Amino acid sequence: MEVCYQLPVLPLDRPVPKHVLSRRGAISFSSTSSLFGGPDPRKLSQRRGGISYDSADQTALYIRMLGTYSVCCGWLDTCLYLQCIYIDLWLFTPSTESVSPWGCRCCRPLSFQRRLAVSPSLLCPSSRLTLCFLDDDYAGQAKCMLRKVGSWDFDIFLFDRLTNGNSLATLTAHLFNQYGLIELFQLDVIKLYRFLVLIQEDYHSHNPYHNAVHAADVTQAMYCYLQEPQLSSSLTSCDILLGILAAATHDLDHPGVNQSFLIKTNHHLASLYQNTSVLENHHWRSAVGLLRQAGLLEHLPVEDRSNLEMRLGSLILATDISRQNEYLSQFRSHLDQDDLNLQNSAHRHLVLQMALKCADICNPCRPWELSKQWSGKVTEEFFNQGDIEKKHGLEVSPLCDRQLDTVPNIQTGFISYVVEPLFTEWRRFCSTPLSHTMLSHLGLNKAHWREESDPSISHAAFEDSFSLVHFIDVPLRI
Ligand SMILES: Nc1ncnc2c1ncn2[C@@H]1O[C@@H]2COP(=O)(O)O[C@H]2[C@H]1O
Ligand SMILES: [Zn+2]
Repeated sequence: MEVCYQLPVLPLDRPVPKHVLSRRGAISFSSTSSLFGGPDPRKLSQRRGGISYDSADQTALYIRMLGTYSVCCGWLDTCLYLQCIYIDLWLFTPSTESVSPWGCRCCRPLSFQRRLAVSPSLLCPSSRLTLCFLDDDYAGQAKCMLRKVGSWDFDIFLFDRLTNGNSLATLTAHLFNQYGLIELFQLDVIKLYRFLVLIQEDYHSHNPYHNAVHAADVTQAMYCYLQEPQLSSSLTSCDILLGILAAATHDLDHPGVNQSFLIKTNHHLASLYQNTSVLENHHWRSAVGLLRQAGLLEHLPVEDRSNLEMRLGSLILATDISRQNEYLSQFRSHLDQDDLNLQNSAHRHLVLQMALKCADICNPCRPWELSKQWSGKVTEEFFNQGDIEKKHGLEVSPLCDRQLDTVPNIQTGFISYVVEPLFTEWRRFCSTPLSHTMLSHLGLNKAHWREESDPSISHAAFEDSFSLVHFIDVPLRI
């Protein structure tokens, strides 16, 4: 770990004074305006309850704008989002600049007498797009992390904190920049920015697992796979654009319950998609809806646009875990025959599908400290579903009963029946240091969970849960 990865983080090289910290629950400014270079603090503190400092650890990371404080025009979502960033900047950047990068009056807070101080990095030239999501002070920390965005031990939870909960938008913008996709596809940066904010907001932040941080984690993993020599030497920029877009959007608007829940509760999505890949179809259609809403690809010829949308769908649909065996058998048969040719676009597409599938369930292959956090989150979501099922007198879905199922047992089963078979094939295709690292973490994590598992719970029961009901429709070859 590098120094820059460690908390606590002070955005300024000066401590927040005790008397400021003591004014919790209000806008807490120093009584000396020189500290933040702001106007009369007594005026500002009239807006009590708007911003608060947390605890006495003297880190300003916790400062948040808790409500909306200006009116907005057609840029509604984007503007509200930006305001939160602006107020952080305003608090901590003793800058005298006062510019709205969008040239849009609605970005200015009405209640404050002073105009916003906006850092030049927010002025959004495409080359600095990533910084649009960060204020100058967090940028140092988050930027430092982004230098290692291709590391398998990238801590997405820390990155999410450093970006004020904007990990998905920040990371994706960074990858678009890194690959030069803005120039290659002549993308409008404001539309791109708006699209990234829209997708981030479309994830449900109250889902313990299926939220924007999971999407950011999958996007980071996807980037690691795209960087593997076999892929990086053969993928086209279109493949890369699709790979990143699919990873970022693959669980859009996930309701926090699984397909069987939607079917048994007669959810309209289940009938809309005829009980087939219900969630994945919805993620895909939501992604297309947001792409069109933001107008990100509207400058492309209709045929190219619709081709991109269809390929995006084919990637997202591949993440339906209940169809894992179909994809795995197809992939395995190519590996057995050694006939994958990455000059062939259909083969490249299959490899992208497999890469996305690996990225989606790679959390058990992360270092233990990260992996166990994901295990806790995914189980919490399963158990929440089980609680709702119990409450409504429905049969509790497999793995969703907090009275019967345990994290270690679920993990042991998931790793054995779902993750290992997939990553074993992936390593056959891509026998690189990364693949070995992932399988080595997987082995260690499985051993950890095995030690904690309850041996009285039959393994066969878990095999049933994973292979027959919850995930896999055909028994797996292990
Ligand atoms: N660590 C885990 N333990 C158990 N199930 C998991 C784990 N990680 C992912 N999953 C499941 O695998 C599924 C892959 O697709 P989803 O992201 O839609 O939903 C995911 C979860 O249902
Ligand atoms: Zn997912």
